Amino acid sequence: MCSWVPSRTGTRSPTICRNTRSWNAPTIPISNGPQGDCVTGTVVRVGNLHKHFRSGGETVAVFDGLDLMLESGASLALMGRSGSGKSTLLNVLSGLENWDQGDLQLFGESMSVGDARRWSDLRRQRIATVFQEANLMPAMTLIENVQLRAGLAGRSEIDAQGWLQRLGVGDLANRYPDQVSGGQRQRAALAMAFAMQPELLLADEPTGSLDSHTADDVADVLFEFQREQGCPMILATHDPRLAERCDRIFRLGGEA
Ligand SMILES: Nc1ncnc2c1ncn2[C@@H]1O[C@H](COP(=O)(O)OP(=O)(O)OP(=O)(O)O)[C@@H](O)[C@H]1O
Repeated sequence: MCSWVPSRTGTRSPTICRNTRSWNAPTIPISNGPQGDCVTGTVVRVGNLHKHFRSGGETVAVFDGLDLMLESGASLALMGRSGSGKSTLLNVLSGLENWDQGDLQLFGESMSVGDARRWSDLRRQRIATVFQEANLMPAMTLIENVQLRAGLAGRSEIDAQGWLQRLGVGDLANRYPDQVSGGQRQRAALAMAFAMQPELLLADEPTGSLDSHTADDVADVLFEFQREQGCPMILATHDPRLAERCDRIFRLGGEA
């Protein structure tokens, strides 16, 4: 049902500025976090995963024996038609969704369904999630959201304004989430994820609300971050250009 498909080689875009850049993305020095030292080998290992939903007397089987691995420092694009299970898989990997059967290991440790405390510690300190509905705190400005997220991960020293700047929303730092567009909220959510300096980044359509130029710029920042930080990441996307920049493409449901 699922297969590994290596991305085309030689398709990575250079990280130099292009004429189409809509802002000058500054370079933010990234401190050496613990992740550089301790995450080696396999970061995510999924074996024989089964997951189904029940709704209205119907059973929807989403995964029926899925196997997947992500190595330290690697990037993986999840592709597949709408409804093939990309968001469900990211939710399982971040502990927001239970699974029925199968093995899940994160950072070399077995995870279990319903271990809420452990999952919440992981999401606070080690796993950054950027989901389709950017989940910013509505009563806090963009910069306060970034500072909060970093602070919870023990990274209060980070340059929150710098991260917003790098994602092209630095001039909106003091606005509230409902005072910016969906794409700007999405970029603020990415700034929150980067500022946390995670050991694993899970992003659902991270450029889905953006026009193509801005999406390219955000993808540049995303892959610069991944390279500089060595942060493994899994991106669910319908955008083949974004997927081809990843080390591997994993297709769900047999077609993209
Ligand atoms: N809470 C739920 N209850 C019942 N079915 C669900 C639930 N959540 C998801 N599903 C079903 O599970 C399947 C996988 O959904 P999922 O959102 O993971 O797909 P996706 O690949 O992320 O889709 P898209 O590309 O449209 O975002 C779909 O058939 C969906 O309808």
